[in-house]
Amino acid sequence: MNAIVTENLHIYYRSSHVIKEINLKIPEKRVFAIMGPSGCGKSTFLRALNRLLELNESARVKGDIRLYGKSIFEMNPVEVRKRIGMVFQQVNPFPHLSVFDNVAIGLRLNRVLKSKKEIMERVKWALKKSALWDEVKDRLEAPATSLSGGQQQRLCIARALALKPEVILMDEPTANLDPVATEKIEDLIYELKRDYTIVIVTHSPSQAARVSDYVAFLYMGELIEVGEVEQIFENPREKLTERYLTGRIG
Ligand SMILES: Nc1ncnc2c1ncn2[C@@H]1O[C@H](COP(=O)(O)OP(=O)(O)OP(=O)(O)O)[C@@H](O)[C@H]1O
Repeated sequence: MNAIVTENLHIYYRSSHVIKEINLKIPEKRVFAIMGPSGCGKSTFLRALNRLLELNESARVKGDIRLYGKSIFEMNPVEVRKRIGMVFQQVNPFPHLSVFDNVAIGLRLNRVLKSKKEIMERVKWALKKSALWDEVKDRLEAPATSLSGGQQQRLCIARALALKPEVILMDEPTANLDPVATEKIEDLIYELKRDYTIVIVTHSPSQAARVSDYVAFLYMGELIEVGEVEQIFENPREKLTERYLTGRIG
């Protein structure tokens, strides 16, 4: 079953046409990578999927995006973002909040859970799910900024998971992390796909090859090729894909 389907999707920043006629089917409970050179529109595409893009006044979306068959433009945007969570390239926990409160804040603001006990349990669950619990269980009241960069990114993943989304969008989640922290996040992505649909943006073909089941290759706003990871890497149909994978463009 497809979690997300885009239909004839076009995106403009004022008169600049940055996403052109993209039709994609994103299957549920798989890792789907959006790969392509800098400026090809990966982040713009990703942000459209949970209606975060519309917070940017110059952006305009044409076409449709369906979440389990229903247009996200017919849903409340807050509901869309609850069902489709996001993790960013800039590791961005709330610096003035504790580890615990960083995970609990979405639950409190959205009034998802009311009792302290329920919130406690959900925070613990999300920290376990993001492979962080053992490292932070004795310092839940410490500021988030006292964690390492990799731990802070897993905290951001826990914050997204706490709302029990169905889809998690990740925009270059390891771009600012060292190789050890990157490997932990990649292992975590592998674990999470049992329960979640993950759409990850990366400009690194090797990361796409390591973590994903499906890859879409974008170039200058166009979808050049999409397929299973083995097919794309071992037997690309398009010359442009092959040139990108062999480092001759991008
Ligand atoms: N707020 C904006 N206003 C106008 N143009 C924008 C805006 N944000 C991005 N763009 C332009 O849209 C195009 C796509 O940008 P986008 O950030 O989506 O690409 P990307 O593939 O994610 O790049 P990178 O890998 O460098 O992050 C680029 O030409 C960029 O300059």
